[in-house]
Formats: sequence, C-alpha cells, structure tokens
Amino acid sequence: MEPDRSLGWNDALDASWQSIGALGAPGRVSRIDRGWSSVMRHADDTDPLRVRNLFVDVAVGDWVVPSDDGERVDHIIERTSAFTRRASHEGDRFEADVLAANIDVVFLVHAFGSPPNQRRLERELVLAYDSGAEPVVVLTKVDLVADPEPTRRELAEVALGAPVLIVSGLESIGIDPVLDHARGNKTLAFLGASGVGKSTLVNALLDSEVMDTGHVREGDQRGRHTTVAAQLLRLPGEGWLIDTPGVRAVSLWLSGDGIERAFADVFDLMDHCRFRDCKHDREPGCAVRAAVDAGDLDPRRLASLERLVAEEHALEEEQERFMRRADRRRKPRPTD
Ligand SMILES: Nc1nc2c(ncn2[C@@H]2O[C@H](COP(=O)(O)OP(=O)(O)OP(=O)(O)O)[C@@H](O)[C@H]2O)c(=O)[nH]1
Ligand SMILES: [Zn+2]
Repeated sequence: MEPDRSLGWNDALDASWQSIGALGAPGRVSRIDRGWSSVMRHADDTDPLRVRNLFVDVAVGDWVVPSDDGERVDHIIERTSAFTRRASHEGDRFEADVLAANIDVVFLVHAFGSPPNQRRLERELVLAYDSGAEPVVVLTKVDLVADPEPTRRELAEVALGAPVLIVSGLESIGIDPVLDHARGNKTLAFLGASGVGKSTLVNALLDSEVMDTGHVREGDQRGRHTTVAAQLLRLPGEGWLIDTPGVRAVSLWLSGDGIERAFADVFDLMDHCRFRDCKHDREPGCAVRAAVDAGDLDPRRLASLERLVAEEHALEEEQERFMRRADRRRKPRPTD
C-alpha cells in the first residue's frame, strides 16, 4: 500500500522507495528521543510506532521503513532535502549530522525593527539551497514599522528570485500566504537568528500555543530560547512543520551548489569576464569589477561571496586532510 500523501509522501520519495523494491511500510519520523524514533504511519496517527535507531542516522522528517517486527529502522528512504551540520564530537568531525529531512520550503526569518542584515541572509540562502529545500524570505514584526518598504527592498536585493513575505506573528498579519506554501502537503521549516520571532510566527501558524514564547529581556529584542523537543507538527489545512532548535541554529555546512544559486547574479557576471581564469581582482575586462565600479554590484556582496567561498575551501581541505589520516589508519589492516 502506498504511504500517506497527506503525511508528505510524494513522487520523488516514491521513486526512491520503488528503487529499493517498495519494501515494507514506510512511515515518517515525527520525533526523536535518545535512539528512539516515533514513526507515524499516516497523517492522523496519534499513536506513532516507537522504533530503535540502530546503526542509522535518522532525522525528524525522515521516511523510514521499520523492520517487520516493528523494533528498528531498516531503511531510510533517500531524502529530498537535508539540513546538516558538522558533528561536534572530534572523532567523526566530518560526518554531516542530519538535523531534519524532507523539508520542502525553508523560511528565512528576518525582523523589522532592527537593521536589515544582507550578509546574514546571503549565508542563510546558501544553506537553504544546499539543503535541497526552496527558500522563502519572511520579514516579521511588520507591526513595528510605519514603512516596511526600505527594509523589504534591501533584503529583496540579495534574495534574487526567492519570494519575500511580510508578516507579523504577534498580530497575525500575512499568515495565509505563509500557509499557502504548505499546499500540496509540503513540509516547512523556519531558520533565523534568536529572537527574530520564529516561535511567535509558528504559534500564529498553528493557531495555538504549542510553544512557549520567551519574553523579551529588558533592553533588547532577543527572546529566550524555549523550544525543546524536535517535532513534526501538523499545520491547519494541510502540510507539516518541522521545528527543531537544531535547524534554527544550524551552522554553515557547505556542499553542493548553494553558493552558485545564492549568488547567481555574480556568477552571471563572472561568465562575462574576458579571461576564463579571471580572479576578479585587477584583470582587464573583468565584468565583476566593472559592475562594482558602475555601482551595479555592492562590493560588500562580493566580499561576502569571497568569504563564503574561502570558508568552503577551508572546510574541504580540512575534510581531505581528515580523510587522508583516516586512510593511513586503515592501511595496516590488509583484510579491510
Ligand atoms: N512587535 C512584535 N514583536 C514580536 C513579533 N514576533 C515576535 N515578537 C517578539 O519578539 C520576541 C522574540 O520572539 P520569539 O518568537 O520568541 O523569537 P524566536 O525567533 O523564536 O527566538 P528563539 O527562540 O530565541 O530562536 C518576543 O518578545 C516576541 O513577543 C511581531 O510580529 N511583532
Ligand atoms: Zn573577473
């Protein structure tokens, strides 16, 4: 029997499942507690199966095939998207630690009432594109400003093609367009700085007090961190929301083509440089420098790109060194 589409099952997952012989009965991980997964079998499952995660790195949002006896996870269906971070423990530093899986749309939350931060948004866009999810920019706390336009314009400038929504979680303004992104039983997630208004927005979406909202500390705009359990939450109407502290605070795990997508405008320019190996420094015929000089490209955006590329290279080099060391350790064992 095909898994429940209203739980988020889709064609891509189905194709992956068919490719492993349509084994078993896939269900979706709604929460994880110390080596145990709660697996929902259908969208209305109020009593999820509890299975052990033995030798598998399961994340909230994963579709898994439990063993026939229902005791452990046998397979993880190939993810359509994954939010990962570097595992923090030294030993397996370069194993990506998957925090959440199969997110279709990730909202990058910024707030009115503090200066717009293009550099942060650029970094979040890279992360979102790398994950495989589609980014949507959400500007919340619109109730704090008389004219949202200047902030909107500044952030939309770096959002390139990604949609930009304007909302207030506190006053429930603009909530329906956010929920529209969940149509088709999509799975949503929120990413953004602490205190930006994520919990308040989530509460407005769920139309109930699922999470405690921290009170603003005297004198600043930052809320207390109050979310504890990783959860897959059902949205009113249709769709799902993954809200885990891990995803919210995710650090940059660079892989794939996130940088190319988030900086598509700059990469387009680079294609027009006279020399293929242009460093975009002082070479003649550099389209990137020309755009900066003409005021068409913000030099801070270029610097931001350079930083992210450097970070990616450093990470890759570190990863290679790590792999070589691991290889050397394995060498003396010819039976491997
Ligand atoms: N004026 C106004 N204040 C808001 C809005 N949304 C959130 N706030 C306030 O901003 C503070 C932080 O909001 P939270 O929703 O806790 O922020 P968060 O992003 O979940 O914060 P973390 O849990 O630290 O990640 C709280 O005091 C909220 O009341 C809004 O739309 N308008
Ligand atoms: Zn150039």
